[in-house]
Amino acid sequence: MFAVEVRDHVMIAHSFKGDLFGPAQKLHGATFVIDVAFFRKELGPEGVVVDIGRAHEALKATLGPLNYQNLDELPQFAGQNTTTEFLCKHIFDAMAQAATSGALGPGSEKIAKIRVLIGESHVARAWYEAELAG
Ligand SMILES: Nc1nc2c(c(=O)[nH]1)N=C([C@H](O)[C@H](O)COP(=O)(O)OP(=O)(O)OP(=O)(O)O)CN2
Repeated sequence: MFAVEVRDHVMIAHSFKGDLFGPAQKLHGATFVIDVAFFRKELGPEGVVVDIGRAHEALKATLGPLNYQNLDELPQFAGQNTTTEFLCKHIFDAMAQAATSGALGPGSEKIAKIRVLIGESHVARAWYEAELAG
């Protein structure tokens, strides 16, 4: 399987509900480093999995509404613990939509799998990965 990966980062604040989280129940900030990998079984005629520039633009467009925000205040996340795992899936869904809509350019419909990995600190990271239908 071939893959290309693009990276960006986002600065956010949030708090969590639940005794599981200890001090993270209080409002705290984080700078997440996000890596999105696109997998494809065969290269396209241009010799690429997907255009890196378009992939990076799609990631930036997804992260833009989150950057410098308190995620607790965003209506789309109301009542949700915006854990690293949850945010992986949120970003995955946007990347999958970009792939299936053709926004990543020619051959984006051939992408077989996407993995979204978030480094939430120097000691922890989480990811979500899944195959795309079609
Ligand atoms: N599975 C997850 N666990 C935790 C997440 C997460 O996104 N997924 N996030 C946090 C906090 O946001 C923060 O990143 C770490 O907070 P901290 O209180 O330091 O968490 P620890 O579990 O490392 O430490 P404790 O003090 O023992 O709670 C927390 N967990």
